[in-house]
Amino acid sequence: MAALPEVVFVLGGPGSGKGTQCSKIIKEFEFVHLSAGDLLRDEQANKESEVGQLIEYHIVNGTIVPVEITCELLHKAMKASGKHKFLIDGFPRNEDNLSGWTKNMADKTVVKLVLCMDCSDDICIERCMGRGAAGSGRSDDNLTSLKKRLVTFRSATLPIVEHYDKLGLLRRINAERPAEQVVFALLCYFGVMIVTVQPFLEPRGFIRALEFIFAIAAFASVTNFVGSIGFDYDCGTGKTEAVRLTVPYPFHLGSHSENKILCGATKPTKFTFFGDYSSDAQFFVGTGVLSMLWAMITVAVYLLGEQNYRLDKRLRYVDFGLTLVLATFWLAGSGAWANGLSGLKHETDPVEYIRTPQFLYGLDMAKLHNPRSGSFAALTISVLLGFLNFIMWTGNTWFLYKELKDEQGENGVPNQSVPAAAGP
Ligand SMILES: Nc1ncnc2c1ncn2[C@@H]1O[C@H](COP(=O)(O)OP(=O)(O)O)[C@@H](O)[C@H]1O
Ligand SMILES: Nc1ccn([C@@H]2O[C@H](COP(=O)(O)OP(=O)(O)O)[C@@H](O)[C@H]2O)c(=O)n1
Repeated sequence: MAALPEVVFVLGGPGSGKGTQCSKIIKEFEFVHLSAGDLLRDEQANKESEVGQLIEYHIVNGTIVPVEITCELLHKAMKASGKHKFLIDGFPRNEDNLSGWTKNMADKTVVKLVLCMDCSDDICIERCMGRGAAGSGRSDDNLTSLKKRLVTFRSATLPIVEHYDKLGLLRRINAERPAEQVVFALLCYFGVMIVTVQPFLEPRGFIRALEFIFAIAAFASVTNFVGSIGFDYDCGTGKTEAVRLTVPYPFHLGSHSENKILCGATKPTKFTFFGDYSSDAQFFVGTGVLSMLWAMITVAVYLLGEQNYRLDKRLRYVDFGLTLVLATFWLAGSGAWANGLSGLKHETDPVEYIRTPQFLYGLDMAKLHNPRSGSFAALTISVLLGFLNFIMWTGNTWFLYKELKDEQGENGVPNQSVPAAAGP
């Protein structure tokens, strides 16, 4: 299922710095800033608007405009932006705003965070008066309107702030500090917010995390393997000496030999094997390493850029394509390695070794007794892990394919009917 658009609400008293801080946040993070107050003022300034007068009435009196109007303006602006992440300032401001949003937008958006800018009345008044004096042109930046706006904030908006606090979504910011300090605190909240664990609660991310672990387990069990076999070597004087031969990765047995000085001889005796299983083993290990790298990259993308991933179809096609290729590699690699391992076991079977005609190894095989085989269990497990990886990568290919199919509208903002704006 495609991700819903994300919303961060910014609340706070008049002049607490909501607009100032939002304009700073959008410089650092990919959010669209929508100010409910600005949208209402633009609508009010539109001579053709049927609700202009009603908006003006509420703004001057510091009361709250009916949610049908505000919600429609917000929804239009979200759709028009073509974006997926919104910083909505000055909304929801009362019970009516909250229930209107819940009714129309709650199931089509995700509220990620609610920021509340804490600021005393005195500072709010001082700032708004300063804003008015600097020529804001706002009909409500005067003492009479301000006092009403503060009353509205306390009586209508604070219960909404508490509502989000109970939901665990609220983050309070001391907005009385200089703007640079306030923005620093806010950016920390945003930094934490963009790391999302949500994809790991869904099959795609969950399986990818497992794939990362199992890919490492599969190739490490091969690369770290050093097998061994052993015999007793008959010195011919009634004494025997134990011989241990190693079978190391990458199992290019033909080029691996061991020289042992036996029974006090002056010259070493050369022990060697035949056969080459390195291509099977290395193909398997290469598949494991590639899978680990791809899983690592995608886990980072899911954690830090999930929204971009969901919105950028190319990324998802690349993920789907590479996952499919790696699933195929796991099948081929595990099959080849299973076959290689059975050859390797046969070739390094100490019983077979001492039965081999003498001319092949240049050794007097009659002197070798008591063959002892080492354990190849780790390599058997690696084959099983390989097939397990094949199952996981194939399963994930299916989930990625389903996600591509289940995709929703272009910009991620749902097409929905919004209540008609109320008349004046
Ligand atoms: N931290 C701050 N310190 C001092 N002045 C500020 C601070 N934040 C905002 N201001 C000023 O206060 C006024 C109101 O800020 P604004 O962001 O428009 O508030 P709001 O959107 O909450 O009404 C503006 O003139 C702005 O420059
Ligand atoms: N959700 C909203 C937001 C603002 N408004 C109105 O717009 C006015 C200005 O809001 P604003 O967010 O721009 O300004 P501040 O009061 O936060 O400084 C408010 O006093 C309300 O009258 C509303 O009715 N509903």
